[in-house]
Amino acid sequence: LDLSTFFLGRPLTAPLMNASGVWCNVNSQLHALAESEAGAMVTKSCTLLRRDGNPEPRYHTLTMGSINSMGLPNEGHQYYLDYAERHDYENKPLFFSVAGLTLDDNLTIVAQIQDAYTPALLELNLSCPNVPGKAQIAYDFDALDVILAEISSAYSRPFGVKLPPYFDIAHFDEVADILNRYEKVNFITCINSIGNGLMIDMESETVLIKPKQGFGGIGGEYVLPTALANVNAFHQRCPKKSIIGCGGVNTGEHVFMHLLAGASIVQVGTALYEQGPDIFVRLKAELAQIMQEKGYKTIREFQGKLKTL
Ligand SMILES: O=C(O)c1[nH]c(=O)[nH]c(=O)c1Cl
Repeated sequence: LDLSTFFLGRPLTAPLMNASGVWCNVNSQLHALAESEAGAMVTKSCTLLRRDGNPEPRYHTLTMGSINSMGLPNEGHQYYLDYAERHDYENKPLFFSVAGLTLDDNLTIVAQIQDAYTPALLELNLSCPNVPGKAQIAYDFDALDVILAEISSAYSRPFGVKLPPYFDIAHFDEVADILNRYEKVNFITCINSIGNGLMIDMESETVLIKPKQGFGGIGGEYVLPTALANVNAFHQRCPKKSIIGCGGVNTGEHVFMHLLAGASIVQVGTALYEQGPDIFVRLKAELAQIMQEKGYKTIREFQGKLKTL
């Protein structure tokens, strides 16, 4: 059973990786991912300088997922550049997530990635919902257009964007039109957490996380239908770009659904946070079992082939 897909011309040992932000903040976690059965991996979204992030508690497990308002805690971009220099690219591809607080910060970080000649692939995070006072770039279509124009002229290699979920067909159309104007954007990661959810503790009658009066991004099984819709919407609208699926994955069936909807690689966030990197062993086995039952020998036979009625 060939579980591999090709990404940017290179075979992956499995169409699975972590979602940025999960199990990828520090070297010990990055090393664990490098040693895991994941076929690729991505670093925590970085800012120019190190950040503590929001006050704790800032992550809470929910019955069907998670809520988080981490606030972009990270070791600063140089730390991840140092990791990227040491990473074994023959073992698996490395994606480098960037979420600069300003356009200038993004340009500075991207210029340093360029100068480092690292084989890492840039995933530009346009969708962090948890920096107080900062609206998501990806929900401001003019700002989205500007940052893609700026990064495209500052960065000479292909790169990708991490998008938040959209909930309106007209928004899928409008964002895809913008993305299709940038041929250097050759992958799209859908979705980031569903921003600014709220969950309540019945006994104490309080919210679950401290930042933002308890408001935080929702991940986990709650978001699977929204994630599949965004994967399929951009798969249909951006035929020249690869889609990385993210959102609601906890079983081989969820992985299969993301691939069928059009994803080339499937990211795991909340379930990885809860279960650790061994989850990739289980997901690979469950996907292989499903492919066996359905008589598929390779992922290519069903990838992106979701049928309509
Ligand atoms: O609060 C965070 O650090 C965070 N949390 C998310 O759920 N998505 C993001 O992109 C980021 Cl950057």
